[in-house]
Amino acid sequence: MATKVSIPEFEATAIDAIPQIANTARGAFRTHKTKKLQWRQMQLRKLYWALDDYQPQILAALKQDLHRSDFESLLTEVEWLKKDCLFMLEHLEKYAKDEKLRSPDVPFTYSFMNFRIRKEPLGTVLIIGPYNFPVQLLLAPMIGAIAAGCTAVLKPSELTPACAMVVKDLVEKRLDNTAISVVNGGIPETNALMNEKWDKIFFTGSAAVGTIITKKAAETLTPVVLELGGKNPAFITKNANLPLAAKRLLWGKTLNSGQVCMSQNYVLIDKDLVPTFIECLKQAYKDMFPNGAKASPDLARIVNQRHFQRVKKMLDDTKGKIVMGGAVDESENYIEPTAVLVDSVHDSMMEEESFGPIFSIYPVNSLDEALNVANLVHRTPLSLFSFGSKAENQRVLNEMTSGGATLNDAYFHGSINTVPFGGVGDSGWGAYHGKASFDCFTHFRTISETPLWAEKLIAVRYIPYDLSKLKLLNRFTSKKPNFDRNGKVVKGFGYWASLVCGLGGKSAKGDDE
Ligand SMILES: NC(=O)C1=CN([C@@H]2O[C@H](COP(=O)(O)OP(=O)(O)OC[C@H]3O[C@@H](n4cnc5c(N)ncnc54)[C@H](O)[C@@H]3O)[C@@H](O)[C@H]2O)C=CC1
Ligand SMILES: CC1=C(/C=C/C(C)=C/C=C/C(C)=C/C=C/C=C(C)/C=C/C=C(C)/C=C/C=C(\C)C(=O)O)C(C)(C)CCC1
Repeated sequence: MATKVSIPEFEATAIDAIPQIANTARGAFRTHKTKKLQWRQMQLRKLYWALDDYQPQILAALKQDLHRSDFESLLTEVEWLKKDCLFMLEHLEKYAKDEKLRSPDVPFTYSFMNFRIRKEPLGTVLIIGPYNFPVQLLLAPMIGAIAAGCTAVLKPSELTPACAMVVKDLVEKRLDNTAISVVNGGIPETNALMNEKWDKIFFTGSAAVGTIITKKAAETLTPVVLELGGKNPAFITKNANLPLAAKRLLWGKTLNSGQVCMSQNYVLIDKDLVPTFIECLKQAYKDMFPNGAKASPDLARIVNQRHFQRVKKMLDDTKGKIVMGGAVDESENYIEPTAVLVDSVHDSMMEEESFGPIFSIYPVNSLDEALNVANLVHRTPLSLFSFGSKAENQRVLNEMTSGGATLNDAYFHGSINTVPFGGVGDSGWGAYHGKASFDCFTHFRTISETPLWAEKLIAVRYIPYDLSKLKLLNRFTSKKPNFDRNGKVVKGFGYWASLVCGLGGKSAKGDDE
Protein backbone atom coordinates (compact mmCIF):
# COMPACT_ATOMS: atom_id res chain seq x y z
CA MET A 1 0.00 0.00 0.00
CA ALA A 2 2.88 2.34 0.69
CA THR A 3 4.17 2.21 -2.91
CA LYS A 4 5.61 5.60 -3.93
CA VAL A 5 3.83 6.97 -6.94
CA SER A 6 4.03 10.26 -8.74
CA ILE A 7 0.90 11.96 -9.93
CA PRO A 8 1.23 14.70 -12.55
CA GLU A 9 0.01 18.23 -11.86
CA PHE A 10 -3.58 18.84 -12.87
CA GLU A 11 -3.89 19.94 -16.46
CA ALA A 12 -7.13 21.03 -18.05
CA THR A 13 -7.94 19.78 -21.55
CA ALA A 14 -7.61 22.50 -24.21
CA ILE A 15 -11.08 23.89 -24.90
CA ASP A 16 -10.57 23.85 -28.65
CA ALA A 17 -9.70 20.13 -28.52
CA ILE A 18 -13.10 19.26 -27.02
CA PRO A 19 -15.21 19.23 -30.23
CA GLN A 20 -12.73 16.80 -31.78
CA ILE A 21 -12.81 14.55 -28.69
CA ALA A 22 -16.61 14.40 -28.88
CA ASN A 23 -16.44 13.83 -32.62
CA THR A 24 -14.03 10.91 -32.23
CA ALA A 25 -16.36 9.25 -29.72
CA ARG A 26 -19.35 9.78 -32.05
CA GLY A 27 -17.33 8.43 -34.98
CA ALA A 28 -16.35 5.34 -33.00
CA PHE A 29 -20.01 4.66 -32.28
CA ARG A 30 -20.83 4.94 -35.96
CA THR A 31 -18.29 2.19 -36.77
CA HIS A 32 -20.63 -0.14 -34.78
CA LYS A 33 -17.63 -1.83 -33.16
CA THR A 34 -18.85 -0.98 -29.65
CA LYS A 35 -22.06 -2.88 -30.29
CA LYS A 36 -20.12 -6.11 -30.51
CA LEU A 37 -20.32 -8.03 -27.26
CA GLN A 38 -16.68 -8.96 -27.62
CA TRP A 39 -15.59 -5.29 -27.64
CA ARG A 40 -17.62 -4.56 -24.50
CA GLN A 41 -16.28 -7.61 -22.68
CA MET A 42 -12.71 -6.78 -23.64
CA GLN A 43 -13.03 -3.20 -22.34
CA LEU A 44 -14.49 -4.39 -19.04
CA ARG A 45 -11.77 -7.00 -18.64
CA LYS A 46 -9.10 -4.41 -19.40
CA LEU A 47 -10.69 -2.03 -16.93
CA TYR A 48 -10.64 -4.69 -14.22
CA TRP A 49 -6.89 -5.18 -14.57
CA ALA A 50 -6.25 -1.47 -15.00
CA LEU A 51 -7.94 -0.88 -11.63
CA ASP A 52 -5.78 -3.59 -10.15
CA ASP A 53 -2.58 -2.16 -11.62
CA TYR A 54 -3.46 1.47 -10.85
CA GLN A 55 -4.44 0.73 -7.27
CA PRO A 56 -1.36 2.46 -5.80
CA GLN A 57 -1.97 5.59 -7.91
CA ILE A 58 -5.69 5.66 -7.05
CA LEU A 59 -5.04 5.27 -3.32
CA ALA A 60 -2.34 7.96 -3.43
CA ALA A 61 -4.59 10.33 -5.37
CA LEU A 62 -7.46 9.87 -2.92
CA LYS A 63 -5.05 10.49 -0.05
CA GLN A 64 -3.82 13.65 -1.76
CA ASP A 65 -7.27 14.98 -2.65
CA LEU A 66 -9.36 13.90 0.35
CA HIS A 67 -6.92 12.59 2.94
CA ARG A 68 -8.72 9.27 2.54
CA SER A 69 -7.68 6.11 4.35
CA ASP A 70 -6.69 3.17 2.12
CA PHE A 71 -9.43 1.14 3.82
CA GLU A 72 -12.17 3.47 2.59
CA SER A 73 -10.57 3.96 -0.82
CA LEU A 74 -10.38 0.23 -1.41
CA LEU A 75 -13.88 -0.45 -0.07
CA THR A 76 -15.71 2.31 -1.90
CA GLU A 77 -13.67 2.86 -5.06
CA VAL A 78 -11.10 0.27 -6.22
CA GLU A 79 -12.73 -2.93 -4.96
CA TRP A 80 -16.19 -1.52 -5.63
CA LEU A 81 -15.36 -0.92 -9.29
CA LYS A 82 -13.59 -4.24 -9.73
CA LYS A 83 -16.69 -5.97 -8.39
CA ASP A 84 -18.75 -3.89 -10.82
CA CYS A 85 -16.64 -5.12 -13.76
CA LEU A 86 -16.96 -8.75 -12.71
CA PHE A 87 -20.71 -8.52 -12.06
CA MET A 88 -21.31 -6.89 -15.43
CA LEU A 89 -19.09 -9.40 -17.26
CA GLU A 90 -20.94 -12.27 -15.62
CA HIS A 91 -24.36 -11.01 -16.66
CA LEU A 92 -23.68 -9.06 -19.84
CA GLU A 93 -24.61 -11.74 -22.34
CA LYS A 94 -27.96 -12.23 -20.63
CA TYR A 95 -28.68 -8.48 -20.42
CA ALA A 96 -27.71 -7.84 -24.04
CA LYS A 97 -29.74 -10.68 -25.53
CA ASP A 98 -32.96 -9.95 -27.38
CA GLU A 99 -35.96 -10.50 -25.11
CA LYS A 100 -38.79 -12.46 -26.65
CA LEU A 101 -42.16 -10.93 -25.80
CA ARG A 102 -44.83 -13.44 -25.04
CA SER A 103 -48.28 -13.58 -23.46
CA PRO A 104 -49.44 -11.70 -21.41
CA ASP A 105 -47.29 -8.83 -22.77
CA VAL A 106 -48.24 -9.79 -26.29
CA PRO A 107 -51.78 -11.21 -26.65
CA PHE A 108 -51.78 -14.80 -27.82
CA THR A 109 -53.53 -13.74 -31.03
CA TYR A 110 -50.45 -11.73 -32.07
CA SER A 111 -47.90 -14.35 -31.08
CA PHE A 112 -47.08 -15.17 -34.70
CA MET A 113 -45.59 -11.67 -35.09
CA ASN A 114 -42.40 -12.50 -33.18
CA PHE A 115 -42.50 -9.48 -30.87
CA ARG A 116 -39.16 -8.93 -29.15
CA ILE A 117 -37.10 -6.25 -27.43
CA ARG A 118 -33.72 -5.49 -28.87
CA LYS A 119 -31.25 -3.85 -26.48
CA GLU A 120 -29.60 -1.03 -28.36
CA PRO A 121 -26.84 1.21 -27.07
CA LEU A 122 -28.04 4.82 -26.81
CA GLY A 123 -24.95 6.14 -28.62
CA THR A 124 -22.33 8.56 -27.34
CA VAL A 125 -22.76 9.68 -23.77
CA LEU A 126 -21.27 12.31 -21.49
CA ILE A 127 -20.55 11.40 -17.86
CA ILE A 128 -19.91 14.26 -15.42
CA GLY A 129 -18.60 13.31 -11.98
CA PRO A 130 -18.51 14.93 -8.52
CA TYR A 131 -15.63 15.16 -6.05
CA ASN A 132 -16.72 12.97 -3.15
CA PHE A 133 -16.10 9.53 -4.66
CA PRO A 134 -14.18 10.85 -7.65
CA VAL A 135 -13.19 7.53 -9.19
CA GLN A 136 -16.23 5.40 -8.39
CA LEU A 137 -18.87 7.94 -9.36
CA LEU A 138 -17.21 8.47 -12.74
CA LEU A 139 -16.24 4.91 -13.65
CA ALA A 140 -19.33 3.09 -12.34
CA PRO A 141 -21.59 4.87 -14.87
CA MET A 142 -18.91 4.27 -17.51
CA ILE A 143 -19.11 0.53 -16.81
CA GLY A 144 -22.84 0.74 -17.57
CA ALA A 145 -22.13 2.71 -20.76
CA ILE A 146 -19.52 0.23 -22.00
CA ALA A 147 -21.73 -2.73 -21.11
CA ALA A 148 -24.57 -1.22 -23.11
CA GLY A 149 -22.25 -0.68 -26.11
CA CYS A 150 -22.02 3.11 -25.92
CA THR A 151 -19.02 5.32 -26.44
CA ALA A 152 -18.35 7.90 -23.73
CA VAL A 153 -16.55 11.05 -22.72
CA LEU A 154 -15.88 11.44 -19.00
CA LYS A 155 -15.51 14.73 -17.11
CA PRO A 156 -14.02 14.20 -13.63
CA SER A 157 -14.38 16.80 -10.91
CA GLU A 158 -11.61 19.40 -10.94
CA LEU A 159 -11.91 19.60 -7.14
CA THR A 160 -10.11 16.26 -6.87
CA PRO A 161 -7.29 17.01 -9.33
CA ALA A 162 -5.02 14.08 -8.51
CA CYS A 163 -7.86 11.60 -9.05
CA ALA A 164 -8.80 13.37 -12.29
CA MET A 165 -5.25 12.95 -13.63
CA VAL A 166 -4.99 9.30 -12.57
CA VAL A 167 -8.36 8.43 -14.15
CA LYS A 168 -7.33 10.16 -17.38
CA ASP A 169 -4.07 8.25 -17.49
CA LEU A 170 -5.79 4.94 -16.75
CA VAL A 171 -8.43 5.44 -19.44
CA GLU A 172 -5.95 6.67 -22.05
CA LYS A 173 -3.42 3.92 -21.46
CA ARG A 174 -5.74 0.98 -20.94
CA LEU A 175 -9.04 1.47 -22.78
CA ASP A 176 -10.00 1.99 -26.42
CA ASN A 177 -9.38 5.72 -26.75
CA THR A 178 -11.36 6.15 -29.91
CA ALA A 179 -14.43 5.20 -27.89
CA ILE A 180 -13.73 6.34 -24.33
CA SER A 181 -11.89 9.49 -23.35
CA VAL A 182 -11.51 11.94 -20.50
CA VAL A 183 -11.79 15.72 -20.58
CA ASN A 184 -10.30 17.44 -17.55
CA GLY A 185 -11.35 20.87 -16.39
CA GLY A 186 -13.98 22.93 -14.62
CA ILE A 187 -16.85 25.11 -15.78
CA PRO A 188 -15.41 26.30 -19.16
CA GLU A 189 -14.53 22.75 -20.20
CA THR A 190 -17.93 21.43 -19.05
CA ASN A 191 -19.61 24.23 -20.99
CA ALA A 192 -17.62 23.26 -24.10
CA LEU A 193 -18.73 19.66 -23.60
CA MET A 194 -22.33 20.80 -23.16
CA ASN A 195 -22.13 22.54 -26.55
CA GLU A 196 -21.75 19.11 -28.16
CA LYS A 197 -24.65 16.81 -28.97
CA TRP A 198 -24.86 13.72 -26.75
CA ASP A 199 -27.24 10.79 -26.73
CA LYS A 200 -27.42 10.92 -22.95
CA ILE A 201 -25.83 12.92 -20.15
CA PHE A 202 -25.16 11.23 -16.83
CA PHE A 203 -24.61 13.89 -14.18
CA THR A 204 -23.70 13.37 -10.51
CA GLY A 205 -23.40 16.48 -8.38
CA SER A 206 -25.34 19.33 -6.84
CA ALA A 207 -28.93 20.26 -7.66
CA ALA A 208 -27.78 23.75 -8.70
CA VAL A 209 -25.39 22.48 -11.36
CA GLY A 210 -27.81 19.68 -12.26
CA THR A 211 -30.33 22.39 -13.13
CA ILE A 212 -27.82 24.17 -15.39
CA ILE A 213 -26.97 20.91 -17.16
CA THR A 214 -30.63 19.95 -17.58
CA LYS A 215 -31.60 23.35 -19.02
CA LYS A 216 -28.79 23.16 -21.56
CA ALA A 217 -29.61 19.54 -22.42
CA ALA A 218 -33.26 20.48 -22.97
CA GLU A 219 -32.22 22.72 -25.88
CA THR A 220 -31.31 19.61 -27.85
CA LEU A 221 -33.80 17.28 -26.15
CA THR A 222 -30.95 15.26 -24.71
CA PRO A 223 -32.02 12.84 -21.98
CA VAL A 224 -30.34 13.39 -18.62
CA VAL A 225 -29.72 11.16 -15.63
CA LEU A 226 -29.36 13.21 -12.48
CA GLU A 227 -27.77 11.83 -9.32
CA LEU A 228 -28.22 14.73 -6.89
CA GLY A 229 -28.16 15.34 -3.17
CA GLY A 230 -30.84 15.65 -0.56
CA LYS A 231 -31.69 16.54 2.99
CA ASN A 232 -32.02 13.01 4.27
CA PRO A 233 -33.90 12.29 7.50
CA ALA A 234 -33.36 9.54 10.07
CA PHE A 235 -36.30 8.55 12.30
CA ILE A 236 -35.75 7.14 15.79
CA THR A 237 -38.66 5.91 17.88
CA LYS A 238 -39.02 4.46 21.37
CA ASN A 239 -38.72 0.98 19.85
CA ALA A 240 -35.24 1.58 18.44
CA ASN A 241 -32.06 0.06 19.75
CA LEU A 242 -30.40 3.36 20.68
CA PRO A 243 -26.76 2.29 20.99
CA LEU A 244 -26.93 0.61 17.58
CA ALA A 245 -28.79 3.51 15.99
CA ALA A 246 -26.16 5.94 17.31
CA LYS A 247 -23.21 3.82 16.18
CA ARG A 248 -24.60 3.17 12.71
CA LEU A 249 -25.60 6.77 12.10
CA LEU A 250 -22.20 7.95 13.26
CA TRP A 251 -20.65 5.53 10.72
CA GLY A 252 -22.78 7.27 8.08
CA LYS A 253 -21.09 10.55 8.97
CA THR A 254 -17.53 9.27 9.32
CA LEU A 255 -17.16 7.41 5.99
CA ASN A 256 -15.47 9.96 3.72
CA SER A 257 -16.08 12.46 6.53
CA GLY A 258 -19.79 12.45 5.73
CA GLN A 259 -19.21 13.68 2.18
CA VAL A 260 -21.79 11.14 1.10
CA CYS A 261 -24.89 12.47 -0.60
CA MET A 262 -27.06 9.74 0.88
CA SER A 263 -25.98 10.23 4.53
CA GLN A 264 -28.41 11.67 7.08
CA ASN A 265 -28.77 15.43 7.37
CA TYR A 266 -30.90 15.31 10.50
CA VAL A 267 -32.31 12.88 13.04
CA LEU A 268 -35.94 13.09 14.14
CA ILE A 269 -36.11 11.47 17.54
CA ASP A 270 -38.71 10.98 20.25
CA LYS A 271 -38.00 13.79 22.73
CA ASP A 272 -37.78 11.42 25.71
CA LEU A 273 -34.88 9.57 24.07
CA VAL A 274 -32.69 12.58 23.38
CA PRO A 275 -30.39 12.47 26.48
CA THR A 276 -29.74 8.72 26.11
CA PHE A 277 -29.21 9.02 22.36
CA ILE A 278 -26.60 11.73 22.91
CA GLU A 279 -24.82 9.53 25.45
CA CYS A 280 -24.87 6.67 22.94
CA LEU A 281 -23.44 8.92 20.24
CA LYS A 282 -20.64 10.02 22.56
CA GLN A 283 -19.88 6.40 23.40
CA ALA A 284 -19.82 5.42 19.72
CA TYR A 285 -17.50 8.36 19.04
CA LYS A 286 -15.14 7.19 21.82
CA ASP A 287 -15.11 3.66 20.44
CA MET A 288 -14.26 4.88 16.94
CA PHE A 289 -11.86 7.63 17.95
CA PRO A 290 -10.23 6.74 21.28
CA ASN A 291 -7.68 9.56 20.75
CA GLY A 292 -10.13 12.01 19.26
CA ALA A 293 -11.23 12.22 15.62
CA LYS A 294 -8.46 14.57 14.55
CA ALA A 295 -5.76 12.10 15.56
CA SER A 296 -7.40 9.25 13.68
CA PRO A 297 -5.57 8.19 10.52
CA ASP A 298 -8.91 6.93 9.21
CA LEU A 299 -10.93 10.14 8.99
CA ALA A 300 -10.93 11.95 5.64
CA ARG A 301 -10.82 15.74 5.39
CA ILE A 302 -13.20 18.15 3.67
CA VAL A 303 -12.19 18.43 0.04
CA ASN A 304 -11.17 22.10 -0.01
CA GLN A 305 -11.40 25.47 1.75
CA ARG A 306 -14.61 26.45 0.02
CA HIS A 307 -16.47 23.35 1.18
CA PHE A 308 -14.79 23.60 4.61
CA GLN A 309 -16.18 27.13 4.95
CA ARG A 310 -19.61 26.00 3.72
CA VAL A 311 -19.85 23.25 6.37
CA LYS A 312 -18.36 25.49 9.07
CA LYS A 313 -20.92 28.19 8.26
CA MET A 314 -23.72 25.76 9.05
CA LEU A 315 -22.19 25.33 12.51
CA ASP A 316 -21.52 29.06 12.92
CA ASP A 317 -25.11 29.95 11.97
CA THR A 318 -26.92 27.36 14.07
CA LYS A 319 -29.01 28.47 17.03
CA GLY A 320 -28.82 24.90 18.31
CA LYS A 321 -26.54 23.32 20.91
CA ILE A 322 -23.51 21.25 19.92
CA VAL A 323 -23.85 17.98 21.83
CA MET A 324 -21.00 16.02 20.22
CA GLY A 325 -17.84 17.23 18.49
CA GLY A 326 -17.75 20.79 17.21
CA ALA A 327 -14.01 21.29 16.64
CA VAL A 328 -12.72 22.61 13.33
CA ASP A 329 -9.23 23.32 11.98
CA GLU A 330 -9.03 25.41 8.86
CA SER A 331 -5.34 24.65 8.26
CA GLU A 332 -6.22 21.07 7.31
CA ASN A 333 -9.91 21.39 6.34
CA TYR A 334 -10.77 19.32 9.38
CA ILE A 335 -14.26 19.21 10.83
CA GLU A 336 -14.97 16.97 13.76
CA PRO A 337 -17.94 14.61 13.52
CA THR A 338 -20.56 16.84 15.11
CA ALA A 339 -24.16 16.56 16.30
CA VAL A 340 -26.25 19.66 17.01
CA LEU A 341 -29.49 19.66 19.00
CA VAL A 342 -31.92 22.03 17.26
CA ASP A 343 -35.53 23.12 17.77
CA SER A 344 -36.48 24.75 14.48
CA VAL A 345 -36.82 23.57 10.89
CA HIS A 346 -35.41 26.98 9.93
CA ASP A 347 -32.11 26.30 11.66
CA SER A 348 -29.09 26.28 9.30
CA MET A 349 -28.52 22.64 10.34
CA MET A 350 -31.96 21.74 8.93
CA GLU A 351 -32.10 24.04 5.93
CA GLU A 352 -28.72 23.31 4.33
CA GLU A 353 -27.46 20.01 2.91
CA SER A 354 -24.63 19.05 5.25
CA PHE A 355 -22.52 16.93 2.88
CA GLY A 356 -19.98 16.71 5.68
CA PRO A 357 -19.51 15.07 9.12
CA ILE A 358 -22.19 17.14 10.83
CA PHE A 359 -25.89 16.51 11.44
CA SER A 360 -28.70 17.78 13.60
CA ILE A 361 -30.96 16.16 16.18
CA TYR A 362 -34.55 17.40 16.19
CA PRO A 363 -36.76 16.19 19.08
CA VAL A 364 -40.38 15.34 18.26
CA ASN A 365 -43.45 14.35 20.28
CA SER A 366 -44.58 11.55 17.98
CA LEU A 367 -43.97 9.74 14.72
CA ASP A 368 -46.81 11.85 13.26
CA GLU A 369 -44.85 15.00 14.00
CA ALA A 370 -41.61 13.45 12.70
CA LEU A 371 -43.27 12.62 9.39
CA ASN A 372 -44.75 16.11 9.11
CA VAL A 373 -41.38 17.73 9.73
CA ALA A 374 -39.56 15.46 7.29
CA ASN A 375 -42.09 16.11 4.54
CA LEU A 376 -41.77 19.82 5.21
CA VAL A 377 -37.95 19.89 5.16
CA HIS A 378 -37.57 17.90 1.93
CA ARG A 379 -40.40 15.90 0.42
CA THR A 380 -38.23 13.83 -1.93
CA PRO A 381 -34.84 13.23 -0.30
CA LEU A 382 -32.25 10.87 -1.73
CA SER A 383 -32.53 8.50 1.22
CA LEU A 384 -34.13 7.96 4.57
CA PHE A 385 -33.40 5.81 7.59
CA SER A 386 -35.81 4.43 10.13
CA PHE A 387 -35.01 2.94 13.52
CA GLY A 388 -38.20 1.64 15.10
CA SER A 389 -40.52 -1.34 15.33
CA LYS A 390 -41.37 -3.19 12.13
CA ALA A 391 -44.74 -1.42 12.01
CA GLU A 392 -43.18 2.02 12.58
CA ASN A 393 -40.54 1.43 9.91
CA GLN A 394 -43.29 0.36 7.54
CA ARG A 395 -45.24 3.50 8.35
CA VAL A 396 -42.23 5.68 7.60
CA LEU A 397 -41.81 3.96 4.23
CA ASN A 398 -45.52 4.39 3.49
CA GLU A 399 -45.80 8.03 4.46
CA MET A 400 -42.57 9.47 3.16
CA THR A 401 -40.85 8.87 -0.15
CA SER A 402 -37.12 8.89 -0.92
CA GLY A 403 -34.70 7.66 -3.58
CA GLY A 404 -33.72 4.69 -1.41
CA ALA A 405 -34.15 3.73 2.22
CA THR A 406 -32.42 1.71 4.90
CA LEU A 407 -34.11 0.34 7.97
CA ASN A 408 -32.08 0.08 11.19
CA ASP A 409 -28.87 1.37 9.60
CA ALA A 410 -27.27 4.19 7.63
CA TYR A 411 -27.33 4.01 3.78
CA PHE A 412 -26.92 0.27 3.35
CA HIS A 413 -29.27 0.37 0.36
CA GLY A 414 -26.45 2.20 -1.47
CA SER A 415 -23.59 0.15 -0.06
CA ILE A 416 -23.82 -2.81 -2.38
CA ASN A 417 -23.25 -2.22 -6.04
CA THR A 418 -25.72 -4.60 -7.65
CA VAL A 419 -29.09 -3.07 -6.76
CA PRO A 420 -30.67 0.03 -8.37
CA PHE A 421 -29.54 3.34 -6.89
CA GLY A 422 -31.01 6.75 -7.64
CA GLY A 423 -33.06 9.66 -6.39
CA VAL A 424 -36.68 10.67 -6.78
CA GLY A 425 -38.12 14.05 -7.70
CA ASP A 426 -35.53 16.74 -7.07
CA SER A 427 -32.98 14.31 -5.58
CA GLY A 428 -32.45 12.62 -8.91
CA TRP A 429 -33.79 11.19 -12.14
CA GLY A 430 -32.95 7.66 -13.18
CA ALA A 431 -31.03 4.88 -11.50
CA TYR A 432 -27.94 2.75 -11.99
CA HIS A 433 -25.86 -0.05 -10.38
CA GLY A 434 -26.10 -3.72 -11.38
CA LYS A 435 -28.55 -4.33 -14.21
CA ALA A 436 -29.86 -0.77 -13.86
CA SER A 437 -26.45 0.47 -15.12
CA PHE A 438 -26.89 -1.52 -18.31
CA ASP A 439 -30.50 -0.41 -18.70
CA CYS A 440 -29.55 3.23 -18.09
CA PHE A 441 -27.57 3.41 -21.33
CA THR A 442 -29.79 1.11 -23.36
CA HIS A 443 -32.69 1.80 -25.66
CA PHE A 444 -35.32 -0.90 -25.36
CA ARG A 445 -36.39 -1.16 -28.96
CA THR A 446 -39.54 -3.16 -29.58
CA ILE A 447 -39.54 -5.07 -32.83
CA SER A 448 -42.31 -7.00 -34.50
CA GLU A 449 -42.20 -9.02 -37.67
CA THR A 450 -45.35 -9.57 -39.71
CA PRO A 451 -45.21 -12.81 -41.68
CA LEU A 452 -46.15 -12.45 -45.33
CA TRP A 453 -48.47 -15.46 -45.06
CA ALA A 454 -50.61 -13.66 -42.43
CA GLU A 455 -51.98 -11.06 -44.84
CA LYS A 456 -55.52 -12.41 -44.91
CA LEU A 457 -55.67 -12.75 -41.13
CA ILE A 458 -54.90 -9.12 -40.56
CA ALA A 459 -56.64 -7.54 -43.56
CA VAL A 460 -59.42 -6.25 -41.27
CA ARG A 461 -57.41 -3.02 -40.71
CA TYR A 462 -57.68 -1.77 -44.31
CA ILE A 463 -60.18 0.75 -45.70
CA PRO A 464 -63.00 0.25 -46.53
CA TYR A 465 -63.75 -0.50 -42.86
CA ASP A 466 -66.31 -3.03 -41.73
CA LEU A 467 -67.61 -2.64 -38.14
CA SER A 468 -68.85 -6.21 -38.00
CA LYS A 469 -65.31 -7.44 -38.66
CA LEU A 470 -64.01 -5.18 -35.88
CA LYS A 471 -66.56 -6.73 -33.52
CA LEU A 472 -65.36 -10.18 -34.48
CA LEU A 473 -61.76 -9.16 -33.99
CA ASN A 474 -62.57 -7.76 -30.56
CA ARG A 475 -64.16 -11.01 -29.56
CA PHE A 476 -60.79 -12.70 -30.08
CA THR A 477 -58.51 -9.97 -28.82
CA SER A 478 -60.32 -7.97 -26.09
CA LYS A 479 -60.59 -9.12 -22.52
CA LYS A 480 -63.62 -8.46 -20.35
CA PRO A 481 -63.16 -6.62 -17.07
CA ASN A 482 -63.45 -8.56 -13.81
CA PHE A 483 -64.98 -5.51 -12.06
CA ASP A 484 -68.31 -3.71 -12.23
CA ARG A 485 -69.12 -0.01 -12.63
CA ASN A 486 -68.71 0.51 -8.89
CA GLY A 487 -65.16 -0.83 -9.03
CA LYS A 488 -66.20 -4.03 -7.27
CA VAL A 489 -64.37 -7.17 -8.37
CA VAL A 490 -66.86 -9.62 -9.88
CA LYS A 491 -65.98 -13.24 -9.41
CA GLY A 492 -67.84 -16.54 -9.34
CA PHE A 493 -69.66 -18.59 -11.91
CA GLY A 494 -71.43 -15.74 -13.70
CA TYR A 495 -68.18 -13.98 -14.41
CA TRP A 496 -66.31 -17.05 -15.66
CA ALA A 497 -69.30 -18.16 -17.73
CA SER A 498 -69.46 -14.76 -19.34
CA LEU A 499 -65.79 -14.97 -20.25
CA VAL A 500 -66.07 -18.45 -21.69
CA CYS A 501 -69.15 -17.50 -23.69
CA GLY A 502 -67.52 -14.22 -24.69
CA LEU A 503 -70.63 -12.27 -23.72
CA GLY A 504 -69.25 -10.27 -20.79
CA GLY A 505 -70.49 -10.31 -17.17
CA LYS A 506 -73.92 -8.75 -16.68
CA SER A 507 -72.76 -6.23 -14.16
CA ALA A 508 -69.69 -5.39 -16.21
CA LYS A 509 -71.38 -4.78 -19.52
CA GLY A 510 -71.07 -1.42 -21.18
CA ASP A 511 -74.09 0.83 -21.95
CA ASP A 512 -73.49 0.75 -25.64
CA GLU A 513 -73.49 -3.00 -25.94
N1 LIG B 1 -26.86 11.25 -5.88
C1 LIG B 1 -25.57 10.97 -5.93
O1 LIG B 1 -25.18 9.87 -6.31
C2 LIG B 1 -24.54 11.97 -5.49
C3 LIG B 1 -24.83 13.34 -5.35
N2 LIG B 1 -23.85 14.20 -4.96
C4 LIG B 1 -24.16 15.62 -4.76
O2 LIG B 1 -23.12 16.38 -5.35
C5 LIG B 1 -22.82 17.55 -4.61
C6 LIG B 1 -21.36 17.63 -4.30
O3 LIG B 1 -20.57 17.36 -5.41
P1 LIG B 1 -19.84 18.51 -6.23
O4 LIG B 1 -18.69 17.88 -6.94
O5 LIG B 1 -19.59 19.68 -5.36
O6 LIG B 1 -20.99 18.90 -7.25
P2 LIG B 1 -21.00 20.06 -8.33
O7 LIG B 1 -22.40 20.09 -8.82
O8 LIG B 1 -20.39 21.30 -7.84
O9 LIG B 1 -20.03 19.52 -9.49
C7 LIG B 1 -20.30 18.35 -10.23
C8 LIG B 1 -19.66 18.48 -11.60
O10 LIG B 1 -20.21 19.57 -12.31
C9 LIG B 1 -19.19 20.44 -12.80
N3 LIG B 1 -19.64 21.82 -12.65
C10 LIG B 1 -19.59 22.59 -11.53
N4 LIG B 1 -20.17 23.80 -11.75
C11 LIG B 1 -20.58 23.79 -13.03
C12 LIG B 1 -21.26 24.75 -13.86
N5 LIG B 1 -21.62 25.94 -13.40
N6 LIG B 1 -21.54 24.40 -15.14
C13 LIG B 1 -21.19 23.19 -15.61
N7 LIG B 1 -20.54 22.24 -14.87
C14 LIG B 1 -20.25 22.54 -13.61
C15 LIG B 1 -17.98 20.14 -11.94
O11 LIG B 1 -16.81 20.38 -12.67
C16 LIG B 1 -18.15 18.68 -11.57
O12 LIG B 1 -17.56 17.82 -12.53
C17 LIG B 1 -23.69 17.46 -3.36
O13 LIG B 1 -24.82 18.28 -3.52
C18 LIG B 1 -24.10 15.99 -3.32
O14 LIG B 1 -25.31 15.80 -2.67
C19 LIG B 1 -22.58 13.78 -4.76
C20 LIG B 1 -22.27 12.45 -4.89
C21 LIG B 1 -23.21 11.45 -5.23
C1 LIG C 1 -18.33 -12.59 4.75
C2 LIG C 1 -19.17 -13.47 5.58
C3 LIG C 1 -20.38 -13.05 6.09
C4 LIG C 1 -20.93 -11.72 5.88
C5 LIG C 1 -20.34 -10.59 6.29
C6 LIG C 1 -20.88 -9.28 6.06
C7 LIG C 1 -22.28 -9.16 5.64
C8 LIG C 1 -20.12 -8.18 6.24
C9 LIG C 1 -20.57 -6.81 6.08
C10 LIG C 1 -19.67 -5.83 5.99
C11 LIG C 1 -20.03 -4.42 5.89
C12 LIG C 1 -20.94 -3.88 6.85
C13 LIG C 1 -19.49 -3.68 4.91
C14 LIG C 1 -19.75 -2.28 4.67
C15 LIG C 1 -19.60 -1.80 3.44
C16 LIG C 1 -19.85 -0.43 3.12
C17 LIG C 1 -19.70 0.07 1.88
C18 LIG C 1 -19.22 -0.75 0.78
C19 LIG C 1 -20.02 1.46 1.66
C20 LIG C 1 -20.02 2.00 0.45
C21 LIG C 1 -20.38 3.38 0.30
C22 LIG C 1 -20.41 4.01 -0.90
C23 LIG C 1 -20.00 3.35 -2.14
C24 LIG C 1 -20.83 5.37 -0.95
C25 LIG C 1 -21.25 5.95 -2.07
C26 LIG C 1 -21.70 7.29 -2.03
C27 LIG C 1 -22.51 7.86 -2.92
C28 LIG C 1 -23.06 7.20 -4.10
C29 LIG C 1 -23.00 9.21 -2.65
O1 LIG C 1 -22.29 10.10 -2.18
O2 LIG C 1 -24.14 9.36 -2.94
C30 LIG C 1 -21.24 -13.95 6.91
C31 LIG C 1 -22.65 -13.90 6.40
C32 LIG C 1 -21.23 -13.48 8.34
C33 LIG C 1 -20.79 -15.39 6.83
C34 LIG C 1 -19.32 -15.56 6.88
C35 LIG C 1 -18.65 -14.84 5.77
